[in-house]
Amino acid sequence: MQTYQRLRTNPRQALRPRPPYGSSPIPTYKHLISLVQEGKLSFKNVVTFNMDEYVGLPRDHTESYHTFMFREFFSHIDTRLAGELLNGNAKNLIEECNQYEARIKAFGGIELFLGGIGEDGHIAFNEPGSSLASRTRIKTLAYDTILANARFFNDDIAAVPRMALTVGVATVLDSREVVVVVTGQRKALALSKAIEEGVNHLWTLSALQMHPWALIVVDEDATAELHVKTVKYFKSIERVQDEVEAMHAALTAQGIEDDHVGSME
Ligand SMILES: N[C@@H]1[C@@H](O)[C@H](O)[C@@H](COP(=O)(O)O)O[C@@H]1O
Repeated sequence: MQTYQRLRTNPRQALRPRPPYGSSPIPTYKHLISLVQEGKLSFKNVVTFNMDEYVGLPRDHTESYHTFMFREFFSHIDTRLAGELLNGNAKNLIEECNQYEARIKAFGGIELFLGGIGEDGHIAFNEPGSSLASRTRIKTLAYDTILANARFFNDDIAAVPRMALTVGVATVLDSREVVVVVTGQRKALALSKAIEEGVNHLWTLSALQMHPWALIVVDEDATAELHVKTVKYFKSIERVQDEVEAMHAALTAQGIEDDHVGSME
């Protein structure tokens, strides 16, 4: 697992109320959208699978993941293939989850999962205590998650869905690459539990320690609970990596093949 620092450029952003459903990747979506608009990137041959969806929330509800994805991403890119989203209103929710796993398999598996985490360290909606071997399934939300999300339902706790469909921890681990964005002090404890302690089902992000190609992107605030030596260690790795890349670029510019550098990751 690698961890990188990304300093927040606009501190006021953190003060704005954020939707409860994965707003962490929004800056990444914006960047991808501008690349599409500049003609440098295309999603014509890309199939996307969302990680989770509330159970029982109408698909066109302002807080559903369907609405969010269309508003923030799908409506701005040149997607030709429909994005796959879990249907939290399916008659048979278990069947819906099983079919989702089957559809992922039919497409040859997930290439890249991009997501955020909850304050309790959950990845997708794999709340504390989720099995690390879990697959797409129905999940009861932790009360803390329900409370945290109430502000998006007019502070009406009763209106917040109690359950969600979510890909499992093992579904995430099966992905060829995983990128998780962790920002803000609210997520600092979860980050420290996930990277400074062992793999633990109480902080499901920690399962990424088992993944061969996982990247956690963090801002300065999210490092608040880390040991100084942990932060220094990861910053030093970044520095060394930059040096290696500069060396590689210099050799390539001289027309020298550099298999050794090229093969290290
Ligand atoms: N189920 C979602 C997660 O997939 C998401 O990672 C998390 C963080 O959301 P945000 O990035 O808006 O803080 O919110 C919800 O709990």
